[in-house]
Amino acid sequence: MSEPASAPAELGNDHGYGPDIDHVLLSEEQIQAKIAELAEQVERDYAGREVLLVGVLKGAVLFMSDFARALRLPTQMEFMAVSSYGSATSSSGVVRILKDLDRDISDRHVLVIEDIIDSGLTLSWLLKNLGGRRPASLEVCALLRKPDAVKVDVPVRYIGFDIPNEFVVGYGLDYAERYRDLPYIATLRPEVYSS
Ligand SMILES: O=P(O)(O)OC[C@H]1O[C@H](OP(=O)(O)OP(=O)(O)O)[C@H](O)[C@@H]1O
Ligand code: HPA
Ligand SMILES: [Mg+2]
Repeated sequence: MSEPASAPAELGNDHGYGPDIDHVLLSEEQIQAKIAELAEQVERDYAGREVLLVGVLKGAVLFMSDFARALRLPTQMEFMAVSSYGSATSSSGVVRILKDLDRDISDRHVLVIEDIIDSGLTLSWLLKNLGGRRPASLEVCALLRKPDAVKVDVPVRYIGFDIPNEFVVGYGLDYAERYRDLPYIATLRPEVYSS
């Protein structure tokens, strides 16, 4: 029997979820260091242009706010809410718009901010949808990608980490709406899914 896992103290605030956590895949420090790297790349590529960050709710909300603060560029923010997972651990493949953008994005330099590319179905659908609104440019910055889970190829300019094909939570990612508030990315103990 393995010991019940609780996040090591150096990983910071576990928000009381410690007993549910199996292992931490990416620490808060690793995530924040990667965000600084991504921000530098984006600053170089978009120098002199105003970027419109489009955050995909709800998963991207923590990444979006840390990334926007790290960028030394004038940015504007819009949000779109879509859902394809509900309370399941695999995509239904049916993407629904729960909240659309508030503004026209034609002639804007749009950078879509996503937490994760899993099957790729959400982003593939979203890029078609946003591309039809005639932005000046349209690129994606995603914190995580699961190369072994991708079902449709999505062109992604900026990627934080490629991760194994395991269901992960934290830093915006949920299981049945819980764990989004963790500052790191972790896997859950199997009992959590069966209870
Ligand atoms: O590549 P895919 O297989 O399509 O999965 C990725 C998408 O799924 C999750 O969103 P979800 O639909 O769970 O909504 P949420 O962001 O509100 O959790 C995640 O935030 C991505 O948007
Ligand atoms: O691994 C995941 N965790 C949480 N939400 C997700 N949505 C797609 N993949 C995932
Ligand atoms: Mg989700």
